[in-house]
Amino acid sequence: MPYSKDSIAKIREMSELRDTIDRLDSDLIALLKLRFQCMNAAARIKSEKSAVRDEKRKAEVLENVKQLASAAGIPVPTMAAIWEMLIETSISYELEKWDQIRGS
Ligand SMILES: C=C(O[C@@H]1C=C(C(=O)O)C=C[C@H]1O)C(=O)O
Repeated sequence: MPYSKDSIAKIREMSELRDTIDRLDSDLIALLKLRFQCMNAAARIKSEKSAVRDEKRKAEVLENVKQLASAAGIPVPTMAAIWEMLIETSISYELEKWDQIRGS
């Protein structure tokens, strides 16, 4: 069964709630997999290795996430900390891919 804000509000049993949480986690991982595929593409597109880390873009992504978290009513500092880790992990992953693609 698909989930939504309304369907979650109607749940009365922890077992059903946990099934929903597990499904959400599975969907979040699938989305994160796609985000990492974007890092593969970025590594392919960027001709200079020095372009992999882009601090200006990192600041922009963090600002977007803080605004989205605020609008969603979820904890902004925690989301910012999660994204800080996600972006740093993405940069490391992209650097690895950059080397792999060029056999260096
Ligand atoms: C994907 C990029 O490469 C890096 C990864 C980023 C991210 O995870 O959002 C942001 C900035 C870059 O340092 C990009 O430049 O957009």
